[in-house]
Amino acid sequence: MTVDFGLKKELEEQIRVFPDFPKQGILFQDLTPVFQNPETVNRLAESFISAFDGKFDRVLAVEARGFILGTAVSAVGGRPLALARKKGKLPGEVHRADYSLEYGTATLEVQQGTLKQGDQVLVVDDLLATGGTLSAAGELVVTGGAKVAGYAVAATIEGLDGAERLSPTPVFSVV
Ligand SMILES: O=P(O)(O)OC[C@H]1O[C@H](OP(=O)(O)OP(=O)(O)O)[C@H](O)[C@@H]1O
Ligand SMILES: Nc1ncnc2[nH]cnc12
Repeated sequence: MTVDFGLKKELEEQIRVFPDFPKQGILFQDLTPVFQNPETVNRLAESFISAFDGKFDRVLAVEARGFILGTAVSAVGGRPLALARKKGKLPGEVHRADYSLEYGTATLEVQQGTLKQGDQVLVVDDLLATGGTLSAAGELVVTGGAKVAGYAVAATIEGLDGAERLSPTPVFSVV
């Protein structure tokens, strides 16, 4: 899984850092400038697809910021999109996982029947911090009877051991 250093530099130039948001002590990485740049989003999608080339047949995007890159990966890569949504947003029967993230707690849900046995699922989000969110999303993939092919994010916050938490499943991060 090789990182495109041009893309890495592009992201580093675009991500804005806000101290003490949404809570005291959190250094918030704001990717909204990245999302305003269609070429960067397209290159990110292509880099995720090539990192997991031939290894996934479905995308699971995590609400909310993960929907943006997940949709791009699904559309560019021609793989169906499944949604992991925050509690209470999806109708019908759902699989549910509670988790903690860097600045709180939350619950993710996936509609039952969305993922099938034998599916190789690439879980996509914008950012990896503690890994609580992606770990819960991965749990929902397994509960749904499918397999996690890998996790793909634009950026990882160093020092929070998110990738270690998701190990041995591969994690691809550009920054
Ligand atoms: O690795 P972790 O410590 O779990 O943190 C990473 C998660 O935190 C953010 O989502 P947030 O829950 O703030 O939701 P949003 O996308 O709806 O803004 C981010 O988009 C990741 O999903
Ligand atoms: N520091 C951070 N910046 C942006 N999103 C986050 N999600 C969890 N931690 C975060």
